[in-house]
Amino acid sequence: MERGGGEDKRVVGGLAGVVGTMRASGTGNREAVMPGTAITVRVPATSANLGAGFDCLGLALDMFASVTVTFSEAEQPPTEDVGEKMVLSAVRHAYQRLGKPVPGGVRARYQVAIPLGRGLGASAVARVAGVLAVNELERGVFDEQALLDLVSELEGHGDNACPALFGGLQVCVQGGDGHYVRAASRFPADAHIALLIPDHSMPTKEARKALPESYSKADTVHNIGRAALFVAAMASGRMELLAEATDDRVHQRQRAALFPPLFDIFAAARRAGAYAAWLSGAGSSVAAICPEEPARAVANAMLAASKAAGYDGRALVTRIAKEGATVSRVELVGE
Ligand SMILES: Nc1ncnc2c1ncn2[C@@H]1O[C@H](COP(=O)(O)OP(=O)(O)O)[C@@H](O)[C@H]1O
Ligand SMILES: N[C@@H](CCOP(=O)(O)O)C(=O)O
Repeated sequence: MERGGGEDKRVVGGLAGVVGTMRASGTGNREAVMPGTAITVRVPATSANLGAGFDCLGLALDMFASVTVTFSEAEQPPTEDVGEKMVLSAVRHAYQRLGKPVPGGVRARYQVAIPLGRGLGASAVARVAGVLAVNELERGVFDEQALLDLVSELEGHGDNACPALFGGLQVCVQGGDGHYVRAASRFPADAHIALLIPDHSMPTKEARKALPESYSKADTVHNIGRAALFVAAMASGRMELLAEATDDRVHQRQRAALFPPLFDIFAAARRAGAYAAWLSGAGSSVAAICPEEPARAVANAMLAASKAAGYDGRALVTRIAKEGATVSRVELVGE
């Protein structure tokens, strides 16, 4: 996690949201900005699991959400917005950890959002935004370990939380003492990620219900080896190993019941030149890793296969983001 270097664009984007959120009423035509602190957090979307690495592998995508969290004295009305609610509950979780009361008025406004329930880590984005905003307001009270723990606890696993905070390709597991343990892996800088983002959502809660309580020894052994192979292949640039490395037995077959063309979409991606494809997080998006040259064709092929089965959506090409979340801060001075 880096602190923002004062990039104008990001700060201005944050401030625009703040002014929209924090206008005081009853001040005539020219509304005043409430005094307070506006913290803008820029967080990457993430793709988790990466085939066989269920709940432990994830990577940051070069697609960033931007959320401004404002803290003021004034009580704020309750929100019905799903994203804002998740940010605010992360703020409460962080203050609970500090043993301090939550400041009176907190709002969260998205300038750029990641679509919900598409397996792109939108819930991790919201939770990272809430936790980092508190950390900034409280002058860096949490270290990296505490930040990872706070976000992963809310998520229930660290595979989106970790790359959303720190960027890149990450392995993250919960240790026996409850703390999350992470290691970043190298990855080829020129790898491209083609994404199919279907119009339908697959809420993570529902997609986890599709999974069995236990697995056979054969399936467990199958996945352990492949999750390890994925990291070794990425670290050494041996992309030809990724097809085998993403062959999963723990969640994708089971989740295909919720998105039947899933394996046809994988096959279309491979035919178009992808090294490998996987269900992104709990779905519904599908990610394919490929060289730059066929990346657009891979994205189009996945969209065509999905549409052919009656599932519309959109396709795009992005890359793995090296950097994770960044923070900028503006003090709002009232009149
Ligand atoms: N289609 C939808 N409409 C409204 N809210 C949704 C939808 N899909 C998911 N959500 C909600 O959005 C939040 C984040 O979604 P989640 O399923 O955790 O997936 P992800 O993190 O992949 O976006 C959850 O609170 C979930 O209930
Ligand atoms: N390992 C989790 C990942 C969920 O990711 P999301 O982006 O769909 O929230 C799972 O597979 O359930």
